[in-house]
Amino acid sequence: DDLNTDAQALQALRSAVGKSALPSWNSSTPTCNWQGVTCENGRVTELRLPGAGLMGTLPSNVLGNLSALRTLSLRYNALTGPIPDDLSRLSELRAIYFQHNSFSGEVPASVFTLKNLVRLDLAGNKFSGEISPDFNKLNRLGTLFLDGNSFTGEIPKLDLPTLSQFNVSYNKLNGSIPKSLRKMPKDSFLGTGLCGGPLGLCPGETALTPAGSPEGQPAGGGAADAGGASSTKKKKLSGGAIAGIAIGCVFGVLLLLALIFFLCRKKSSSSTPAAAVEKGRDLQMAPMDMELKGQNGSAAGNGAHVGAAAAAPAVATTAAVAAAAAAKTGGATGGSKKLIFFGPMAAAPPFDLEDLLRASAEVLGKGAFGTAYKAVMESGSAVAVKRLKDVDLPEPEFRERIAAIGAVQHELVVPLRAYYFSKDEKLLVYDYMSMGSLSALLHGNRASGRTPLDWETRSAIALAAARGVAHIHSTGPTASHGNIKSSNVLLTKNYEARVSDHGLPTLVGPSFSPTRVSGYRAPEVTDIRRVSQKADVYSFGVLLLELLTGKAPTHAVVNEEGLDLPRWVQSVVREEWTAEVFDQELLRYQNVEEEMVQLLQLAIDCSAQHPDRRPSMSEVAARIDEIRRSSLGDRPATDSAGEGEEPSL
Ligand SMILES: Nc1ncnc2c1ncn2[C@@H]1O[C@H](COP(=O)(O)OP(=O)(O)OP(=O)(O)O)[C@@H](O)[C@H]1O
Repeated sequence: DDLNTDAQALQALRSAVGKSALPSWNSSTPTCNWQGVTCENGRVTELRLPGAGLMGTLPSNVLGNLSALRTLSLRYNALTGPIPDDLSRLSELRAIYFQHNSFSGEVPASVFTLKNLVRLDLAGNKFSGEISPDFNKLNRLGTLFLDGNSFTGEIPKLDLPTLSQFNVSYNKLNGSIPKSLRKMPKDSFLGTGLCGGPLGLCPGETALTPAGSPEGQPAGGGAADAGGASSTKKKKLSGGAIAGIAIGCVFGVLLLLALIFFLCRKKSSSSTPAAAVEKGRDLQMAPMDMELKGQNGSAAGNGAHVGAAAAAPAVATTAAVAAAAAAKTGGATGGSKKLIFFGPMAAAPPFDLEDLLRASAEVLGKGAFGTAYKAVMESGSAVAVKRLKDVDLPEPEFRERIAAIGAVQHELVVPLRAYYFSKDEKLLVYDYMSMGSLSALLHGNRASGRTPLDWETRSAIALAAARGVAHIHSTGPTASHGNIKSSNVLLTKNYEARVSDHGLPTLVGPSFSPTRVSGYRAPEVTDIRRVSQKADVYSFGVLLLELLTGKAPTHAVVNEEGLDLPRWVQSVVREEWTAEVFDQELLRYQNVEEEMVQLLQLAIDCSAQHPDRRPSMSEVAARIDEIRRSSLGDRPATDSAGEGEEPSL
């Protein structure tokens, strides 16, 4: 088989169903340039003729000759008659899109031999007969759309491990939905005589199914929502349950307060402000492993140890961070012992280094540029303190660059409130963001049944983050964030996004070596200190893909081929599998698919390999805004997070 065979098959197809339709299919044009034809390694691998005006019956022994074909899309034409048997010869075929034609007859056995098939869309035709149990042979199948045909009888027991999209609505089916399919949403079975699962109980079925059965119905009503996946409604709790939860919460908070009170009293007796400063003078600090030593050299207080291992937050008895830093200031540099404030706080600093000294510190996490702590001051206000490592810039240069970072004051950027500089310690003080990072919300704790962010919240986060980054870019032609990723998008208590940590790559010196490979880094960036606006756009594109797919780009292997997130998404979209890339959690929301597809396209544009082909950040923000506006009208009001109301998580 070669390209010649392919060309002959295509010509035969044209004379059978597309005579007047495919003018570019002539011998003076190279086959691979024909409309709808894609080649790879000298063979036709894709044939896509959606809405091309094809008419008539597919000829036998024609398509079967396109033996390298992977995608066959003939959707939205006027094709009639059966699917030809020789399709079985297309062993590479992964996707068939025959939806919205007038194909008829049974699904031929030849289809069930296509072992590589992942997508099969036969919706909106005139197929008849029973749904064959032989669909089980297609064990890579992810999408099976049979809706809008004339299939009859019961659905056989289908057990396809990767099936995520399934629709048999509007067929003449009856009987009980098999167990393996009951997790599918109600929309998959509308307009049929089926029962069970998301459609409610079958006659004779009782509400109480055996414990642990996957399709278990909620006891006492609500059966129609049992599948849950298609429902946008929030489940109502009974008054009693709400009261119970409220009492529980109040009790929990009281207990916590009592504990804090007790601890504070203990602490203040051993650590007065003066004592803390005094203690601070004698503090020793190992470079990576902050350990506070008392005057006699033993571990101070309760063994205040804020280790490098950031996983479990540790609370220090005094502000380990600031105290340790203060201890150093008397030394070699003779620099000022002051926190330098930015923005509106510069005129009237709300706290000073001593306040930080008295604060209690807790490790938030460890990043490439250092470790972040939460410090709660005696006034009760909390700040995030970042202790930078690997900074070997000379002082004037450091101060100049940090002043540029501090000058960015914008409502969508987490403000850098202050910094502290000494030879051995560089501390950055930010507002503390109570809801943590987008990364934690998106990926943390999924297995425990928590519902991650809903679509409206995600798209609002995308817009705010885009605007925040666009603002940073607007401050100068080379101004860039340099480290856009989901752990640097932080959230307020109303789930509003703020961009954080901008400009940090400009602060580190040549000795800096990133410890982790980042899935966000643009391909042209070899030295992370040399950041650019277009590289930011790439990283932002990856962030958008993360919001859409729910997949963390830093988990290197996104699929079995080990592609990075942008390449994986592109490969999936190229195969017309678009719906497959989306986070399964998002498929429950109605009327958002169009918005998701548009945002996906934008994300793909942003993550283009070549920097010149990426849009600017202000363009990105404008496009997200437009996409959101155009789809806002389609959405039921309950879907959007109203003012002050917390979206369902
Ligand atoms: N201002 C803040 N308020 C609340 N949490 C924060 C704040 N700043 C950082 N964090 C959280 O602390 C953790 C560590 O942050 P850090 O910025 O040090 O590392 P990172 O974002 O994982 O990596 P990188 O150093 O590359 O930015 C992250 O989970 C981050 O979301």
